Amino acid sequence: MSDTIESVSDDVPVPPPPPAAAVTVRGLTKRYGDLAAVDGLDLDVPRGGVFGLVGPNGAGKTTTMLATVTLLRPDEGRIDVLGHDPVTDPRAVRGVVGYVPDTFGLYDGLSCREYLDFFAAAYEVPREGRAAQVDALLELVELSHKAATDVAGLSRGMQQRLSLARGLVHDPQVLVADEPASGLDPRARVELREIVKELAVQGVTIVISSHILAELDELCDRVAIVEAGKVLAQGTADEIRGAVQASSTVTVRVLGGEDALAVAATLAAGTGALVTPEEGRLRCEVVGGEAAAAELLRTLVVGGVRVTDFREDRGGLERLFLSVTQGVVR
Ligand SMILES: Nc1ncnc2c1ncn2[C@@H]1O[C@H](COP(=O)(O)OP(=O)(O)OP(=O)(O)O)[C@@H](O)[C@H]1O
Repeated sequence: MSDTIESVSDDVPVPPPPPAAAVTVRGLTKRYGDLAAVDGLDLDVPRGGVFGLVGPNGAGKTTTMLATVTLLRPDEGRIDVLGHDPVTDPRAVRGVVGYVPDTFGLYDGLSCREYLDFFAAAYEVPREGRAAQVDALLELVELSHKAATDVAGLSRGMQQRLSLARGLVHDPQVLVADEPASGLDPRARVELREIVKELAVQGVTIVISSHILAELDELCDRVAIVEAGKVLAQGTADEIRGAVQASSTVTVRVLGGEDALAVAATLAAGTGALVTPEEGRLRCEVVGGEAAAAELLRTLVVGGVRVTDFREDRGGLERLFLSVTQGVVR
């Protein structure tokens, strides 16, 4: 029998395709008195990969996450999590979403294993599979050796990892983690990052927030920059950079000594770049993303300059963040 799609009989119900987006947020608004903590916020989190919510303190990241995971009712707007609405069908959303809050919340007298077992039971993980699930999670977050240790006796980094495991007890397809790296030392941060990457490889969609941009820079496939309850920009870092026309710095080295460098400087300035000659090289500030850098290189080569090194430093998320946000304090 052929297994092509045409062979499927009209009588056989075809399941609907899975939603392309993991989380879609439209016009989300949440007010506290006169303050709009979230103010008409839109988000598009595709399935798979790591999505970063980046913004300063008070930007509205936690409020957005709480509404997404059904723990806060929005005043306006709509959220869709894998086809489910957190307001009208919170149970369905909780079944597909795991949440890692920004505070741990101690449960004195429980060991790590008991702690995870408790949450697994709360999420109705069947009793027979629970022990294996808890062991697998302890292994994932590298806490197997602490399985019998009281959770109150864990270091902060270990608590954060246990918290991550708690968010995963029911094998969610989406994990929402609110500043999971806050307060961690550099080594613990790297360990956390490795776990998040591993989860992404396993197909979990991860939404992670931080105001420490360096934390998200190499981890996230896409980011949304949030300020004063609004999304200022979202997409891949490159897309945002292109949209805001952030400048980048290109360093150019050429063959032919100072004379050739002078020719290169003139040609580069002709493309609109801001050129600073340095010892044996040129620093060129270009505006217009990759296209502008490519145009600079083309102009140099067509102009007869023998380019030996052409290096673009686009800056990390930090620079991007500063170029997009206004520094609004509320
Ligand atoms: N329950 C509440 N009552 C009153 N105001 C609130 C409440 N929750 C949040 N806010 C306010 O809403 C705004 C957004 O807060 P939110 O916690 O969502 O920001 P955030 O981006 O997560 O900040 P942080 O990085 O500091 O955690 C802040 O000005 C905050 O003070």
